[in-house]
Amino acid sequence: MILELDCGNSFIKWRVIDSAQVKTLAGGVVGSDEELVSALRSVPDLALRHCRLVSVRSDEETRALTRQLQDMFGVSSASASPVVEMAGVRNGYSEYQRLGLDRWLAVLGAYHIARKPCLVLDLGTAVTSDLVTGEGEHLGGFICPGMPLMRNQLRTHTRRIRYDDAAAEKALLEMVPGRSTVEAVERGCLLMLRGFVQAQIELAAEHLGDDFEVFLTGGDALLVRDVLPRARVLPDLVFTGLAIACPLH
Ligand SMILES: Nc1ncnc2c1ncn2[C@@H]1O[C@H](COP(=O)(O)OP(=O)(O)O)[C@@H](O)[C@H]1O
Ligand SMILES: CC(C)(COP(=O)(O)O)[C@@H](O)C(=O)NCCC(=O)O
Ligand SMILES: [K+]
Repeated sequence: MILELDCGNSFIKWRVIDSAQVKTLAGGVVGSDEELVSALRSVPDLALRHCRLVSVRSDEETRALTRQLQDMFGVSSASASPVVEMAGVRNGYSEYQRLGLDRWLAVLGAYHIARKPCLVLDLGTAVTSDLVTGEGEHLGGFICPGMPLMRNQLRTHTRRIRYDDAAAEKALLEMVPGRSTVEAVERGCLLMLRGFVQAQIELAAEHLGDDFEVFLTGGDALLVRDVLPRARVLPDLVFTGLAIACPLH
């Protein structure tokens, strides 16, 4: 069995796949290393042979996690690392090491699937957009705050915007003008997100021509799905790239 991890700024996405790399045996989303360990402990007949991961956390945090996995499950971890070029894709950053590794893997995964120009949108703590040409040239992209950051900025930098997560979820069931603070903020932030992704479609057409694929991933992907009917929603896109960046021999 192989353990795969995508360590984002807010959550760790994990899954266990069989050694032939065909079936997903278990998986989930957890908020901390401790939660990951207990989720793994509850997987029946767990027998990990390998672990591969991508992390946008500090090296220290990532090391603490891999050490724990070694101690608890006897498995060593391979981490995706930055490269200039891989699997027909060329990193577009002037300092390639600075490109977020989750972005890089999502781009690798998307280009591997599409083999044509791609726009890759990842909606997590931050929202990222990356463009790749049909020749595998990564053109760079854009970063803006995601839903969690936008709402928390408003909640922490104003005196009178206060509400809980349950109210937030309910507020997004409709998009008419808000008649309460929670409705006004949640719907306002969602409109910003939708506007951003729609602008990316226009930008991608300018840089890539009209025939490009749109890939949508990240925990908040579903929030913008209805304004991007042509997008392929692939929650495991980063894992697709991880398999390319960290092959098991
Ligand atoms: N099952 C889920 N568990 C946790 N967060 C989720 C889930 N589904 C949607 N979300 C939302 O996804 C966002 C986090 O996305 P994610 O891609 O995990 O971020 P990051 O990679 O930055 O940690 C949050 O706004 C959260 O509310
Ligand atoms: C942009 C990100 C913060 C996104 O992280 P996430 O929302 O997935 O947690 C991450 O990819 C990152 O730290 N990137 C480094 C900066 C860059 O890509 O330019
Ligand atoms: K992201």
